[in-house]
Amino acid sequence: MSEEYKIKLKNVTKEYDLYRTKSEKLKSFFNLTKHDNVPHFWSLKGVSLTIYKGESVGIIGVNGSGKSTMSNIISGIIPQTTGFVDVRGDTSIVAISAGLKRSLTGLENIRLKGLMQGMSFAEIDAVRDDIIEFADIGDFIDQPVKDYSSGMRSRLGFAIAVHINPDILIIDEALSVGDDTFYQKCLDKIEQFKKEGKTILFVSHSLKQVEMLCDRTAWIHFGDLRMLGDTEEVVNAYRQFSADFKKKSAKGRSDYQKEKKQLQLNFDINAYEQQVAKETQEKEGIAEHEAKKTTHNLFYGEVLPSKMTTASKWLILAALFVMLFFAFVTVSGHSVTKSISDPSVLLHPVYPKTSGEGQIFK
Ligand SMILES: Nc1ncnc2c1ncn2[C@@H]1O[C@H](COP(=O)(O)OP(=O)(O)OP(=O)(O)O)[C@@H](O)[C@H]1O
Repeated sequence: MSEEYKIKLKNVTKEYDLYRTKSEKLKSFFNLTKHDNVPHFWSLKGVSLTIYKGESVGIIGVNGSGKSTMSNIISGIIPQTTGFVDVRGDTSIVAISAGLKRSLTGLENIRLKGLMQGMSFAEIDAVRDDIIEFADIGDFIDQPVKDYSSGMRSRLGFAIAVHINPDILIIDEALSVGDDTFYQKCLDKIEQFKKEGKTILFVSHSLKQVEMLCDRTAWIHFGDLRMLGDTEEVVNAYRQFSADFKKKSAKGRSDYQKEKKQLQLNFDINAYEQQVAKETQEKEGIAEHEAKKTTHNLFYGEVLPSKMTTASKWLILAALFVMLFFAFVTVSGHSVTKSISDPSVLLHPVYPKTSGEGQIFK
């Protein structure tokens, strides 16, 4: 196995603001409401891992633990809130929920995905028939994807993803849909990918599939990376956890989940940053201020601000004002020059008014 890494995550977090109303969301976007008024949920609480070229790595964990959040960050579908993400190569994700545009036909989706992957029309045409054959959806290829069954969608999604030649293939629960023949075809394709030295990320609840396909496995647990190592070791530990969890009473299970979710709600990003800075200082033997600076860069260096800056807020307000002004000018019937020199004319339109019965008053 090569030591060249394909994916590196360092202290990656993902925060979701749990807005209660649409207006709360809008206000927050314009920074008009205090961020602290909205509950936050930390789907990832600082995940670090490195995945090397040619590895196939399983991602396991209970429902809602953050597996899809992580695979979506790696594939670039969503941004991280803080932390360092480096993905070297083209990724292609197959997920039940992601990828295909429902209003487009199967063929149009093939073209769209190919173009998004940077392929030329000739390259797309060269793999088009293979995709259609692999997906085995016959004449449906010219129908809009919204008319497909979930199995057909999943087959087409998988077929496209494996034929557009990605360096990194991310499969998120996509093998759970489909019949045995298709499942076997997918396994063969994944094996072929492995032989070609491609990197595979395999998110699954099927521990058997993970054992069969993955060299290493990451166990994500309520937003944390609980374990990363040889598949056998990690899967066994996870099986033990599941067995112990099942032995708990219904109340015991519910209390455990509530406690873990509460930790995700209470997660303090500033305290986490301080903790990482302290660890960096101790590990690298550097001055405190230097460790703080390095950590701050690591956390926020490549993250785009999620809220608007003051300058962009003013810019949007100015644009709105200009649009409103021109709307008034158009409705009033006055010239732009006259409206600028004497804006009060906007209150006296030159157009004839009509009464409710459609009668025109001069
Ligand atoms: N857009 C969102 N807004 C708010 N919370 C979200 C959002 N997307 C995901 N979450 C929450 O983040 C947590 C992790 O979700 P994620 O889908 O990553 O989990 P998962 O491990 O893939 O789960 P599953 O095995 O059920 O697919 C969940 O608690 C989920 O409710």
